[in-house]
Amino acid sequence: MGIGFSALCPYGSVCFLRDHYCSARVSSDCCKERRDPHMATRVRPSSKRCAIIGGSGFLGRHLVERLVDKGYTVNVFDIRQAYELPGVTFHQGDLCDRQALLVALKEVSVVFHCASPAPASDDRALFQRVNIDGTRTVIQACHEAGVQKLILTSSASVVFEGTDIKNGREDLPYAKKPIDYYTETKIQQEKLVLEACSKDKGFLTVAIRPHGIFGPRDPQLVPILVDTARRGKMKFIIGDGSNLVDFTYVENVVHGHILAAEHLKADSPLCGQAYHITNDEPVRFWDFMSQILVGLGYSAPRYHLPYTLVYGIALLLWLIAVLLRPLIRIKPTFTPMRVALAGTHHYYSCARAKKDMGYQPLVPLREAIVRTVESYPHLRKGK
Ligand SMILES: NC(=O)C1=CN([C@@H]2O[C@H](COP(=O)(O)OP(=O)(O)OC[C@H]3O[C@@H](n4cnc5c(N)ncnc54)[C@H](O)[C@@H]3O)[C@@H](O)[C@H]2O)C=CC1
Ligand SMILES: CC(C)CCC[C@@H](C)[C@H]1CC[C@H]2C3=C(CC[C@]12C)[C@@]1(C)CCC(=O)C[C@@H]1CC3
Repeated sequence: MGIGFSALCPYGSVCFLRDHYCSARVSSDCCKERRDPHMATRVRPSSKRCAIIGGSGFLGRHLVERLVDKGYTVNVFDIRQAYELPGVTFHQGDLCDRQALLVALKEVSVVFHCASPAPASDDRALFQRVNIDGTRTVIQACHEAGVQKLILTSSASVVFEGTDIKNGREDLPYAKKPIDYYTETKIQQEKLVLEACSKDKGFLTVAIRPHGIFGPRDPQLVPILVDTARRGKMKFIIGDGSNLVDFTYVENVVHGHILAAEHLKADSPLCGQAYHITNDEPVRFWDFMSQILVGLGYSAPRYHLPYTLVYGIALLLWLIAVLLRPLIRIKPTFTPMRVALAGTHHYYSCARAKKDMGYQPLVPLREAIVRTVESYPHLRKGK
């Protein structure tokens, strides 16, 4: 299938950025480029730019690399510049700053918004400012800059309240009691973006809800796991160890985002909707952790502890940390959120993404784990 082109466009192989122009007017610049017989097969539609807000981050950078591979010119907007890449222009700034954003969104038709404070932060004001106020600013800047499509990286956690979710679909209600500030503000953020979808204004939005992203350069999952193991705290399995969870390889998440951008059109079911993107292979949480740990030379956890006991302790430690905050900053490893994630079922159906955008995971879980383990030689035991 040509990516993102309607059947009218005969050159529909690469560009998704101005798809409806192409379908209507084959003489558009993007199609002219494609008709030139002297052009290389991998066309760089230089006048077509997309922007990735949060493009210096783990997911953002993988997304940028894939888009560049596909021949796109990419603007990255982030509070930090983490790397350099040909074909990528960096704009350093805070997404709450509309003027700074406008510069990065100039002549851009598709925006991917995958910036967020780290979920482990307990800074409520920061989450409110970036995820809620900042996302309002992103939407406003998109309108002003004439952006046509906004793809938000939301999270499957927006429906998670700390109790089992088995094969959860997108129609589950948002969590009434979100488990932390991160989740609370991701819910508000998703609502803002989906409500902004307007066919009349020519501004289309969609939200991708990945779950448990992992892969090379992830700053969270593997590094936190290894750090916990190195401190001798990864000996215990929370609960009976049978809880199934989604862990999603980063390349599959990127694939879901790009498919969403391609399929988001005024007449498509994607407009204003949320989509789970997973590996579609729920795995026992503790088997997954053990495979990563053993792959890196550490022992797998063996002893079982009752879930309610560990959750209670985590809650107590969190309370103590909050009370002592004016005097000392403590960051417990086993936060209530992590314990809930480690001891319950939370896996999601991606049937809607399969149906509406032809999503299928590209990298199976087993292969994804091997690639991930190989990408962290510096975290191997003894290094
Ligand atoms: N890592 C995971 O397992 C999951 C992540 N997500 C979502 O995916 C998105 C990307 O997450 P990751 O790549 O893991 O995080 P990350 O922390 O690696 O990347 C986030 C990026 O956003 C940037 N950023 C933060 N505040 C900013 C601001 N005010 N202005 C401009 N840039 C700012 C950071 O500098 C960073 O480069 C986030 O929206 C997150 O909520 C959703 C589900 C699971
Ligand atoms: C100390 C151990 C009990 C757990 C170590 C691994 C954890 C750091 C990760 C296991 C599940 C992960 C996860 C997220 C972050 C890292 C884990 C807690 C998210 C909270 C990241 C942001 C989201 O949107 C949802 C993720 C769910 C799974």
